[in-house]
This record gives sequence, C-alpha cells and structure tokens, in this order.
Amino acid sequence: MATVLVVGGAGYIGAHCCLDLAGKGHVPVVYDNLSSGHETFVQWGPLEIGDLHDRDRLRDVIARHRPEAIIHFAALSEVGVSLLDPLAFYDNNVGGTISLLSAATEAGIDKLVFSSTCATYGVPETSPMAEDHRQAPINPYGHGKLMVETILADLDRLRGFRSAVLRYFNAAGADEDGRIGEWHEPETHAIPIAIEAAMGRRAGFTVNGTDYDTRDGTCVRDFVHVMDLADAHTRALEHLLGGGASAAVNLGTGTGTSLNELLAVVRAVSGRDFPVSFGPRRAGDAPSLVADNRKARALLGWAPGRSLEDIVASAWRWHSGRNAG
Ligand SMILES: NC(=O)c1ccc[n+]([C@@H]2O[C@H](COP(=O)([O-])OP(=O)(O)OC[C@H]3O[C@@H](n4cnc5c(N)ncnc54)[C@H](O)[C@@H]3O)[C@@H](O)[C@H]2O)c1
Ligand SMILES: O=c1ccn([C@@H]2O[C@H](COP(=O)(O)OP(=O)(O)O[C@H]3O[C@H](CO)[C@H](O)[C@H](O)[C@H]3O)[C@@H](O)[C@H]2O)c(=O)[nH]1
Repeated sequence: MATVLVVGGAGYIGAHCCLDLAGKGHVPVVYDNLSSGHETFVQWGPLEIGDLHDRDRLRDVIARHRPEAIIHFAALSEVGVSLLDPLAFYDNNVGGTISLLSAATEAGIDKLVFSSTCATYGVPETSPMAEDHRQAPINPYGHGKLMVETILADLDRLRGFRSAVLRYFNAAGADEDGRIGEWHEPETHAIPIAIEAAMGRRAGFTVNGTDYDTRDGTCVRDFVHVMDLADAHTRALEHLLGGGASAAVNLGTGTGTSLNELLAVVRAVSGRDFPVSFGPRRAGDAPSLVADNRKARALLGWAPGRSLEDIVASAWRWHSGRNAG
C-alpha cells in the first residue's frame, strides 16, 4: 500500500486512476491547478491545489505527504490547440514536467508513471504499432510528450530514476457507477460529442475528413476504456514499487474503429439516431492509430476487459447523470 502523488488527478483519466488506486488500497494525493480538472472529481484522497511550475508548493506537498512515487497526468492535451499555441504546450508539458522532476528528485523520489501518447509515433508505418515503432510526432503535443520520454530515459541512465511511460491510445468511457466521467471544456473528443449529439444537446456530429487511406475513408482510432487504463496505471506503479525496471508500454485494445463504425455503435447503444455531416480533415490528425498491446500484457499482466459497447454505455450513463444534475 503506497501513498502516491497523482499530478493532474482532478482531470479525466487521473480521477479514474485515483478511483482504481484507492480500490486497491493505495492513497492517492492529488496535486492539480484545476485548469481543466474538477474539484468534485477528487473523491478518493486529499486535494492539494498547485501548479507544476510552482516548485516551492511541490516541495511543501511532497514533504507533508511523503509519497513513494508519482503518477503524472498534468498536461494540456488537445492536439489541435497545440498547433495554434505550441509555446504554451512546451511550457506546460515539458517545462512543467522538468519542474516536477526537479522537486521529486530533490526529495529522493525515484519512481514515476508518465502519461504519454500514441501521438509520439506520428503517422504509422505499420498497424498495429508496437513500442519500437519509429517515433516521429506530427504535432507539438506529440513532440512535447516525446521530449519528456527522452528526459525520463536520461534520468534512468544517469540517476537511476525509474519510470513507466504509458502511451495511451484513445481514452474513453467512464466509471461504471457514474460518479466521474469525461468532462473537458470545451469538449473536442469524438465519443462525448457523439453522445451529446444523440442526446440532442448538439445539432449533430461532424466527421473530420472522409478521404483518409482507411477502410471507409474516416480516421481509425483504438478506443480504450478509461477504467482499463486506470488498472494499467496501478499495475505500472506496482511494477516500479516492486523494483521493476523502466519501460514504455502501449495501452490500447489492439482493435481499430473507424469514425463511421463508432457512430453506428453510439446509435445502437443509445437507440437514437442523430444528424451526421462530413467536413474537412482536422489539422494534426493521424489517419489510423491502433496499438500492439502485447508488451503491456506480458510486463504488467494487463488485459483491456471492456468493449466499445461498454465504453459507450458507461459514457452515456455519465452524460445522463450530468443532465439530471
Ligand atoms: N484523453 C486521452 O485520450 C489521452 C490520450 C493520450 C494521452 N493523454 C494524456 O493523459 C493525461 C490526462 O489527460 P486527460 O484527458 O485526463 O486530461 P485532463 O485535461 O482532463 O486532465 C489534465 C489535468 O492536469 C491538470 N493540469 C494541467 N496543467 C497543469 C499544471 N500546470 N499544474 C497542475 N495541474 C495541471 C488539469 O487541471 C487537469 O486536471 C494528459 O497528460 C494527456 O496528454 C490523454
Ligand atoms: O467532432 C468530432 C470530434 C473528433 N473527430 C475525429 O475523431 C477522431 C478522434 O478524435 P479525438 O479528439 O476524440 O481524439 P484524438 O485521437 O485526436 O486525441 C487523442 O489521442 C491523441 C493522440 O493522437 C492525444 O493523445 C489526445 O490527448 C487524445 O485525446 C479524430 O480523427 C477526430 O478528427 C470528429 O471527426 N469529429
């Protein structure tokens, strides 16, 4: 049982991870500036409000809670925005992470689980992609995440600082009990937008691009349930706590879903139809991102247990609850 500093733990994936950690006996201490996170999502341990760049505040929080390890989710995460304001992304995601790593190493913490992304691969040369796929990001968001991966590799080599780099594919879905879910403002992600369209809260869904070299011309993504992702984080933490070596692993299901296929599942699960229009490509989008997840299965004993239908059903439940509230 460990006390863990969960940086960015008031956000979507971080909060689901706290739920999983607490269920397995760990104590998640959330550190978050609430820039995109929600105070109401912090339900499984204390909340310390603070920014990645505030090294004094980080030192103080670490000294008081004495975490054994850190799980680091805090970042700006919209690919499209990273093309409009790259400096803000590098400042928060790279500069902020350097600040966090400095405070951690000063305090003697030498274990970290990091939220990386399939966006570090860029356009796939093979599909599915394994961890040794060439990393050539096509947007500043992916470049910044790869820079942090490089820093972590150097820290391992030069300082014995161990890390688990988790390259998520598309996180989706929600806590099955409906307590927390995907809540970004503004929302840009495909599944919550499709659900809001099915609920009649949006005029409809616009598919970004129909001329990709994929089976139906729309982008293909590997949607992985956020509670399966959360389980993988706890496993990665326990791997490091148990003396395991640094590793980078993909977290995805291994199954690609095109946007047209996704919309069909949303219609089937919700029992509702909604208007769909077809627009131009969104800048920075890779055509197809599908994980080869064999390494996560072998190293962490992880297996994503939930289907796309489970993802959509849990997301539907969360969005219905928000409506009721
Ligand atoms: N959502 C996905 O599909 C996906 C895919 C791949 C990788 N990721 C990565 O996973 C992580 C979590 O993503 P999410 O969807 O939960 O995003 P989110 O925006 O919901 O959560 C990010 C959290 O970090 C906090 N934060 C941001 N900057 C901070 C700072 N400077 N100081 C303190 N706190 C700060 C925010 O307030 C928020 O609570 C991110 O690093 C993201 O890049 C997400
Ligand atoms: O209204 C919409 C919303 C999205 N899409 C499309 O749906 C696909 C998935 O888009 P999301 O925004 O849901 O997810 P991304 O694949 O862009 O982003 C996810 O994967 C990225 C890596 O590429 C980052 O890691 C990011 O943090 C994470 O949310 C993309 O082709 C996007 O253009 C639409 O067609 N219409």
